[in-house]
Amino acid sequence: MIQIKIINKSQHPLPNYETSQSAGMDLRANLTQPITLESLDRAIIPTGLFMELPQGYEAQIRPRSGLAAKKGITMLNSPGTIDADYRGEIGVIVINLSKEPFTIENGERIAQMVISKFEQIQWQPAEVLSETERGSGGFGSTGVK
Ligand SMILES: O=c1ccn([C@H]2C[C@H](O)[C@@H](COP(=O)(O)OP(=O)(O)OP(=O)(O)O)O2)c(=O)[nH]1
Repeated sequence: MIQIKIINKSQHPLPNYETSQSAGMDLRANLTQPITLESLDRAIIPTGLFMELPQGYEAQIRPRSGLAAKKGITMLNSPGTIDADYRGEIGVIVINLSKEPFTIENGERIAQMVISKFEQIQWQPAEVLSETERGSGGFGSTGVK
């Protein structure tokens, strides 16, 4: 169980998994009034959510594909990272990449949040790295079609 505090402008439900196999929970805009983004405008949209993630967990804030494909609305810093020690309000940095203005209403589902485990690593400085089949190949080295 993860501690969550919600400050609602209206009665939004807690984020939940829409289907039994969903990886992400949708996040809703928590607004006193709608926000209109002109083409290429961006804004930090408040969610009203404050969380206490356990140590070793992070939350990733990702765009919703429907909003991106149909409306050109995405996130500027995707995926946004919520650290386990963050106690502030979760914000979603939204940008309008369409040519038309887009209005975000209170309660609208604007992004999704995936909670996952991660590991912190320690560096071992080295002069030589191990050889692999890929080596230094990248950026299309195996072909692009
Ligand atoms: O999309 C996001 C990204 C971040 N955060 C919050 C939670 C996160 O733990 C904190 C810091 O995020 P990040 O490390 O990406 O910010 P920074 O630009 O490196 O700033 P800081 O110096 O505060 O770490 O801001 C959000 O609410 N939404």
